[in-house]
Amino acid sequence: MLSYDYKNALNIGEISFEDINKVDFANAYSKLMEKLDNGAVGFRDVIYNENLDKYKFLNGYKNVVVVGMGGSILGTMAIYYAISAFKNNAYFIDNSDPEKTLSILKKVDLNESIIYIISKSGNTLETLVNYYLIKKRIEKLNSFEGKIVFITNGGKLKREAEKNNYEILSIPENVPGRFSVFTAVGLAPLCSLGIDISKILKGAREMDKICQNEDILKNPALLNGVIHYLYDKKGKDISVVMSYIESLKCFGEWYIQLIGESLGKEGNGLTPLLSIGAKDQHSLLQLYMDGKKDKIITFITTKNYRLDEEIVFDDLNDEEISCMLSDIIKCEQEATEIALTNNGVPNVKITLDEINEMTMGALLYMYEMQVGFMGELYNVNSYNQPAVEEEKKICWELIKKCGNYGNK
Ligand SMILES: O=P(O)(O)OC[C@H]1O[C@](O)(CO)[C@@H](O)[C@@H]1O
Repeated sequence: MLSYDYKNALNIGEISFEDINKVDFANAYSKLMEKLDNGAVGFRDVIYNENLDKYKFLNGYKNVVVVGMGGSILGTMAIYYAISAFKNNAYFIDNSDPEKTLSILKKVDLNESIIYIISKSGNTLETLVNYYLIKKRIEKLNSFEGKIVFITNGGKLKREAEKNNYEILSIPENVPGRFSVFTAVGLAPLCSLGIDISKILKGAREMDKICQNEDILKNPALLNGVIHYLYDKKGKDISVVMSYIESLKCFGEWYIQLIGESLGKEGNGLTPLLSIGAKDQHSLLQLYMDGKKDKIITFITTKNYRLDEEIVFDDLNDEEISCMLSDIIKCEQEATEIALTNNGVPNVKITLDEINEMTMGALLYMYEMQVGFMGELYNVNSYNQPAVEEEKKICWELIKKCGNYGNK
């Protein structure tokens, strides 16, 4: 499914197995297991308990429009763009940028669409506004042949859904937004997009078995968590995900929210950064090689690209070379790995056997477990995000001042 290689995190000589064994990871392990076992946190239960039949009625629409922010959309985008090969017309409305939202609404026929309005709280400003933009367009239609599904647990959006008798799917309360891809939040739109959701959950379950292992050397989530924690303590607090699979770009955005919002608490937290290989060898690599030594790199690569072709070309000495195109990017990843290691930049590598539903399910679940473990290591609550509320309060006040308010 996927392999985890941590040798270069130790080879550069900054941390050792002794350092790893000095970390009380057994305590972090048991604390997380306790939370998962007693249901305080539910992201493990959902991969075993989701009844997938409830999503079957969501198929058959030409277009799939997904409206949501953060954890209510990033996991879906991560899996869709990794798997999809653009089988379906997918439209993701995940911002309040008028140019993006209106250009999508200009080109999508809502009558041929299933539209997901996704918000756990039901009160997220951008999702609310984007829903009203869609509502305005539907009200102008003679008849609406499409379908609207709300995935929400409350707030203004649930009231709207109830008032209009729209379909409502709920999210287990003990599953925080950024851990909710394996609930209706991800599974419903992915099902409509023709993605095999049963295989995603199968991959996650297989990874769960591996992440239950108390032997840290056999548990990639625990080991990767401890390695990043140790390097953070040594001032390497920027965690770069460098994916040599371009279709995992949205996975990188999902990773950034998961790490940033879960661990960025009480003055702690890694700064997550996304890089794409080989492109960033021609931009950020100079910084990684010779800039501040404050980073740890996670390479993501695959044994098998889904498209490939033989290439015959001349090298710089006019000598002919023939190889597969995938050999080029694999050599580039390996060369970057060797160069960074030679220059004392710690790195680890995750290799997907294939890029498919199972490996993506396993990859996202591994990181959910890793962040669960890391929250225990930092002794912070990985499952809330209180610091984001201040901006929301200020923003609503500003909106009331800039618009005509309360004229209903
Ligand atoms: O699903 P909701 O409640 O709309 O929240 C969307 C996102 O906004 C946040 O609450 C941050 O503002 C994230 O934690 C969450 O994933």
